[in-house]
Amino acid sequence: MNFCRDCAYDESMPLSSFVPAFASRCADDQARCYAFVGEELLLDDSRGLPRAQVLIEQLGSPELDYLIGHRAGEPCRLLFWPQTTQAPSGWVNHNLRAIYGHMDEADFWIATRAKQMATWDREHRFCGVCGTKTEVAAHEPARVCPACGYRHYPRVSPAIMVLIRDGDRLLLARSPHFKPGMYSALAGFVEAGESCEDTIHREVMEEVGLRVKNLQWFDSQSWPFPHSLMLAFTADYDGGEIVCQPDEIEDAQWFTLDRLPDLPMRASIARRLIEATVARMQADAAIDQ
Ligand SMILES: NC(=O)c1ccc[n+]([C@@H]2O[C@H](COP(=O)([O-])OP(=O)(O)OC[C@H]3O[C@@H](n4cnc5c(N)ncnc54)[C@H](O)[C@@H]3O)[C@@H](O)[C@H]2O)c1
Ligand SMILES: [Mg+2]
Ligand SMILES: [Zn+2]
Repeated sequence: MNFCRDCAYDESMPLSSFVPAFASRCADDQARCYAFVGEELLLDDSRGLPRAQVLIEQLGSPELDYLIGHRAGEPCRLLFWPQTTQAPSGWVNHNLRAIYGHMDEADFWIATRAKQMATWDREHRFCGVCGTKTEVAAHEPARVCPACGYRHYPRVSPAIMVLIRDGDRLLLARSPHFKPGMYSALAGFVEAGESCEDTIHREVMEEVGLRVKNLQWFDSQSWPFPHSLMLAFTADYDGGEIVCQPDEIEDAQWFTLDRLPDLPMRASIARRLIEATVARMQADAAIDQ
């Protein structure tokens, strides 16, 4: 069993080998175990995956025990205990954002799926239509209402992210929730009835008072805090003066490449978007010289 032990990425089982699946019971002790106590992921001392049976002997029956997919054919199992459960000995609780880069990267992203599945299960215990207690479907991630038949699937909230360029400068902003000194690209949830492009134009105007053009797709990323799907773009400045949205945007500035502020964590698509755009702008500047 290739359990990650030294936090190296297990190349024999790349993230691309993960296939999502669902079964309402797993109970396979040989499965790869993604175990949460409340919001925190349990790993062993070398930040490898725990053994399900040992955890269950220590913590008792889990509140959730689902098959959530297969990594290179190996079953992946979600185990969940509520926050009130005492921390088991021999394991370490990890905040998911903080553990990125310190555990096998494929296991990190599978753990983010597990976290979202746990959120879905715990937030759909009662039917949103008629209030009846729901039941888990056997072979698809749905909590089904026995009274009205409504099927509650895991919620995914699409959110745009946009990095605005203007010649040799980038617009970066900070929310009051960011750690001091850190700036990032603008982001915002897609509202009902909007296309991604509509959201970009609206969010940029709302958050910093600017207009943009030439929107270009960059990449996407699942972001389990709690269930965002990040859709990242670049855009060109098309007019307006910076006016920060009170309460949402603490500061926004144009930054030249030689004067970039602290950037978001490595796991975030915001960091990849900024670094890829900076690299492209530096390459363009080199050609122009
Ligand atoms: N992965 C990354 O690099 C990265 C970087 C920045 C933001 N994000 C994520 O993008 C998401 C959106 O960013 P934001 O906070 O700037 O959003 P935003 O600018 O739309 O403002 C957040 C507000 O949207 C409302 N809201 C909360 N959840 C919502 C939902 N599911 N649908 C619609 N509205 C909702 C709330 O009023 C909240 O105060 C957040 O989840 C954030 O964590 C990810
Ligand atoms: Mg925002
Ligand atoms: Zn119902």
